[in-house]
Amino acid sequence: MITVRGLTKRYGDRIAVDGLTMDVAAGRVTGFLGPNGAGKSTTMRMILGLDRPTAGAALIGGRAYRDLRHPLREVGALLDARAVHPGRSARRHLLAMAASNGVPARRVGEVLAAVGLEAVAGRRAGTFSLGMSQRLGIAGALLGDPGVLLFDEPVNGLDPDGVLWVRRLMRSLAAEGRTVFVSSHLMSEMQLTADRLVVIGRGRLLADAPVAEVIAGSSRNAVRVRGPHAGELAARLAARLGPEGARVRPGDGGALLVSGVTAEQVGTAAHAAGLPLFELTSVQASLEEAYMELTGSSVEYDAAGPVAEGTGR
Ligand SMILES: Nc1ncnc2c1ncn2[C@@H]1O[C@H](COP(=O)(O)OP(=O)(O)OP(=O)(O)O)[C@@H](O)[C@H]1O
Repeated sequence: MITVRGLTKRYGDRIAVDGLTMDVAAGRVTGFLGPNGAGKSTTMRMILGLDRPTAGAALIGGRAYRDLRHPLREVGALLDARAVHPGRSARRHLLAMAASNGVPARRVGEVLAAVGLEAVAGRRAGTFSLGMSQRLGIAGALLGDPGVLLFDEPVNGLDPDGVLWVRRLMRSLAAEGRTVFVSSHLMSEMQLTADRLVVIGRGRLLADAPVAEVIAGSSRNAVRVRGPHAGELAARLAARLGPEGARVRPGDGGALLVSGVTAEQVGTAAHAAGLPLFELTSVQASLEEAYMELTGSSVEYDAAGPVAEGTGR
């Protein structure tokens, strides 16, 4: 369990994390989302005692990182996969980590096997591809068999096989009762991997809820309805369902997308108006759509639009 209370980090006059409060529970995968510069890495660094909070606290199992007796055996982390001595072999790197943390050397072989790096364990880490480095970083996180795991963008650079492997690994670690806290920019992947999401923007909490609840909050959830008299249907639906309850917008193929209501309400309204329907379908928003809405005003590094060809920019 990770407990964060009023966690704040300032860099000069810049506020990177702004009064963040959340609980990251054991036994599930919690996805940590937010635009570039939102404060995800800074939050993780503070949880891991690598950055000192300006205010507030981050606790692992009720204690600050610096008070953990055997940190690596209580919390494992992958923050920066490239932060490995390039001249050291993968095995030597892990042996050094194990030795300095009171972890038995036999664990090195176990974690190398678990991440699929046994065959290249003698190679210098500096020659590793990004995907191999990510696996080595994950091996390091697993080394002390900890109950709490933090992964900062673990699928970055992995091929589809690797992405699937990470997803299964995260799910199995959570199923074993561990706390798994993972940041990512890949919404489709998070939708498949996470049970719960914490979304931040400009250092502030925007959402902390189960994945399904975050998606349910999107205005992109809609009922797709199609009939021979689309214009009249739209007017009748708006009138009957009320301007507050329903929002009607055009969909493709002459259909209408009605949000804020159920398919049952739309069907009943169409029936009451005597209008035939050819289609009535519930359309669920994607996590990406829900996320875009949530973070819309929190995006710091927003492009103005596509760069036109031939403008020399
Ligand atoms: N050491 C530092 N000194 C000054 N500012 C910093 C430092 N570390 C982070 N920041 C700033 O704090 C803010 C949060 O950065 P952070 O790296 O935590 O965001 P993030 O959500 O992890 O972003 P990304 O998705 O791009 O990795 C950014 O504005 C960043 O520029």
